[in-house]
Amino acid sequence: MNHPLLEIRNLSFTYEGASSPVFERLDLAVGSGEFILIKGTSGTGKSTLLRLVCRLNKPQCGTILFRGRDITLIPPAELRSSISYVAQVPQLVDAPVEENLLLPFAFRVNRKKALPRHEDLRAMLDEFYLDGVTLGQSALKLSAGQKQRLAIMRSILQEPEMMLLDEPTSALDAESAAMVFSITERLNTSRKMTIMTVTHSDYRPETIKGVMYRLENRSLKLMPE
Ligand SMILES: Nc1ncnc2c1ncn2[C@@H]1O[C@H](COP(=O)(O)OP(=O)(O)OP(=O)(O)O)[C@@H](O)[C@H]1O
Repeated sequence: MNHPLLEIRNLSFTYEGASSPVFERLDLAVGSGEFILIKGTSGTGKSTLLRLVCRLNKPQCGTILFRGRDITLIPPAELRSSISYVAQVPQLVDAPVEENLLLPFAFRVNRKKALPRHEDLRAMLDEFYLDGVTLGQSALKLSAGQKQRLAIMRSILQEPEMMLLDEPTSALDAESAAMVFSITERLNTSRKMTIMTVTHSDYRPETIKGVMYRLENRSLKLMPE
């Protein structure tokens, strides 16, 4: 039987001490290669949903399956190398761009992966609209938009099966936001990357057919095309 890549069934979640749940009986199925866009106003639970998918929070009720396996049975390091989470604020260290890009290769789960070559990284910088950036310059001195694109590039280098993007453009101006969305659309088409992005912006994919949901009343509703 063919499983969706990610399946959320009957999910309910309440933060400890909170008076009302963030989610009640939420369902979602994401097929391999899909581009899922989840919109919702502030506080509806967009970040919480992504955190549950990568096991940073634990639901009180319901199941999340990745490739048909309950994620609670997948070791966290393995899960996070398959599902890459790009935070709203890129987590970069005070070091050159190249060191930031190669940082995850020091993690045990990635030890067997071949280190990308210098020239491949250079070529990838161009692909991520970072052509003016050198591998040797300080990552912390990049602009907010450049940092976000670098964080997405670092994720891609790990070759995850799925990417979760948490409001990737919220801190960016319109031009930088357009670059990030163009990159994510290209990753979906050329690398067949499954992408789930949450946003409160009015972005609609231009070059691909995305599946759009609205997060409201503690659950997801499919939006008309
Ligand atoms: N650690 C926490 N403990 C308790 N409540 C929390 C915690 N984190 C978030 N919440 C609450 O859960 C709800 C959902 O928060 P979440 O950050 O997932 O929303 P969001 O849709 O991502 O919001 P935004 O668009 O403002 O980033 C909010 O009411 C928030 O106050």
